[in-house]
Amino acid sequence: MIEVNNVSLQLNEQQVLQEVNLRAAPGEVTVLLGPNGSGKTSLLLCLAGHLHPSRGKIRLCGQPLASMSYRSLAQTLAIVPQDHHPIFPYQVREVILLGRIARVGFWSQPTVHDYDVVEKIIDLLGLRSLAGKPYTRISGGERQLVLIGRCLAQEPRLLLLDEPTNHLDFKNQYQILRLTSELAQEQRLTVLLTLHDPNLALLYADQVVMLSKGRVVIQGPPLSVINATRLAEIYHLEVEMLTAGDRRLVYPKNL
Ligand SMILES: Nc1ncnc2c1ncn2[C@@H]1O[C@H](COP(=O)(O)OP(=O)(O)OP(=O)(O)O)[C@@H](O)[C@H]1O
Repeated sequence: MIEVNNVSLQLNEQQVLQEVNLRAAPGEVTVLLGPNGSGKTSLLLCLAGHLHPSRGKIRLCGQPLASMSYRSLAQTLAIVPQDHHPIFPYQVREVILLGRIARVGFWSQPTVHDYDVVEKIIDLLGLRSLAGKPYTRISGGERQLVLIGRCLAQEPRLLLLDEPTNHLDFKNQYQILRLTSELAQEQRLTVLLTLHDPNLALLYADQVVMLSKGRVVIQGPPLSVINATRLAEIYHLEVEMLTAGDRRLVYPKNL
């Protein structure tokens, strides 16, 4: 469970987040949606302890974030950042193994169990053919999958992903969101991720939090948050809702 109460954040005199409240529950995918610069990444970075709110409280799995040790935070929460620039040519398998540091400690040797966990993740994410390749020589989308693998190796209870569909091809966008949704359900993970495409949120979110100018406009089930009126207000774009089978989709009018 992620609980954010009245969180405000100021960076270089800019008010980036203002009195943000939200809940993300175990077993669910909660999607942060909002225009560029609305504060999505900043909010994830506050949750990961990389940025410090000027006001408000954050609780992770019932514990105040401010009271958590670095190790306890690493065992609770994992984050896939928006961009990652690799420096060392570690093999894909080794990058995933790095996630085990949260469990075995920095100076300890990984055990057979740790290697097993890594091999299972490689299969889960379909990375078998890349496992021995240098991380510096794979595509942006493949790197995204490897970073998700590294996070899973931490065996966290909370998983944060900043624009996980970035760099992913048409099929992999759906695959990665389906996978996160399955992980949320099967492992009772609390998943909080940012997206730009309301259609992906309509397909995969259990809850949507709409941010605008650093404030939460509304939080709720996708269809109660995403509608033509609200998207017009927030994005200044005329849109229409379509029904396709049992799904609702949105597309821009007057293209
Ligand atoms: N270090 C900083 N100092 C001052 N302002 C910052 C800093 N980092 C981010 N901001 C500002 O905070 C606001 C929110 O940025 P943030 O990256 O959280 O938005 P976002 O919703 O994730 O955007 P995007 O969808 O473009 O990734 C923006 O106006 C940005 O310019």
